[in-house]
Amino acid sequence: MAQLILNHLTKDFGGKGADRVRPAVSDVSLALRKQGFLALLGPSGCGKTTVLRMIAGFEQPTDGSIELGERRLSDATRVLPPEKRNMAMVFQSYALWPHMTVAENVGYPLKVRGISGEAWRKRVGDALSLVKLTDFADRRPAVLSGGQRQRVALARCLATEPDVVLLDEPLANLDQHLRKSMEETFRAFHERSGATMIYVTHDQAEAMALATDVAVMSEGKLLQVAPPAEIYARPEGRVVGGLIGRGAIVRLNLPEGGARALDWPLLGAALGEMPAGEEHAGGGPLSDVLVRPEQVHRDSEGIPMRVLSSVFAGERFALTLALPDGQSVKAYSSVPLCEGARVPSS
Ligand SMILES: Nc1ncnc2c1ncn2[C@@H]1O[C@H](COP(=O)(O)OP(=O)(O)OP(=O)(O)O)[C@@H](O)[C@H]1O
Repeated sequence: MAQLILNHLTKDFGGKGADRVRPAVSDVSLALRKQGFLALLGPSGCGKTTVLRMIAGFEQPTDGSIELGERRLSDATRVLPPEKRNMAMVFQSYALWPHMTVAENVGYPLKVRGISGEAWRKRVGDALSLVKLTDFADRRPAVLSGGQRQRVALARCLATEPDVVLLDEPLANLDQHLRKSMEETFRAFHERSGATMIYVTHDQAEAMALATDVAVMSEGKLLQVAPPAEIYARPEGRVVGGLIGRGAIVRLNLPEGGARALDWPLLGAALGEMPAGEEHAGGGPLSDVLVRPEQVHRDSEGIPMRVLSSVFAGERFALTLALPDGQSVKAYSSVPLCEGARVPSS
């Protein structure tokens, strides 16, 4: 299986005068893991879909190139058309043909490639079996649920045995329960197909659960690419730290050049030296510190905080707590706390 490489990829839609905007995608370089599952994460408008559309061949880069193994797929001077790339794209709108049955939808791309008869039946049957829709082969899309339609779209993609599968927010139209069960289908699909998958999503929990690698974009730029556990443990910068997990970023006065992971004496001193309303003592630049809710523990020796909110979140309560200087952090509690209460209680 060939490796997909994005090389200084840039897309500038241009525009003149007041309509002039920054490039939608700026100098993105990325060597995808062979047969990996890359989640492309980032705020709305950061350029995720434009990257996907360039990989698929629907948009031409303004600069840079896309390679699949030894083959150059696109650059500023040429574009290999989408149908010659052996890639498949799954959209949130499913894009099924209403007049065809489920089996005909799944088998249509095979028919276009001249595959018919027993070979056609076997590939369509295998694909439907993987997404657990064998019994729905003769129905039309109109009588299926949203999740079933999305599984038909996946089966159609699987049947073509693509090298690369591009998924643009494929679960966006499904409810929470269905999203969870579809994650299993995606995992099985990935294992079975052996394809390299690129998955655009707003949902960081979904990205972390499915991907072998997570890429975070902001304002057209690629900020960080790393496996889920790595990006969770060591996010680079405010944007990635704010997007991954449910942590809060506080600004603290820390000695320069220290370790990235802070131990309690250092953190406690930095938090404790910022009483309400006072300027911080050192006068130097403040550091951004990401505090994860699971790292906040109640201790009588700790920093006094005030409960801003305590919200029931199913298996526990999600707290927002104010530090002495007014900045806030998130924490969890097994019991509800009263708004305005002081913790630890004196
Ligand atoms: N065909 C186009 N012509 C002009 N500008 C475009 C075009 N397509 C996208 N853009 C602009 O490029 C930027 C990136 O858009 P893109 O759709 O790639 O973002 P996104 O991260 O996928 O957003 P979302 O998560 O909301 O779908 C946006 O500012 C968008 O307005």
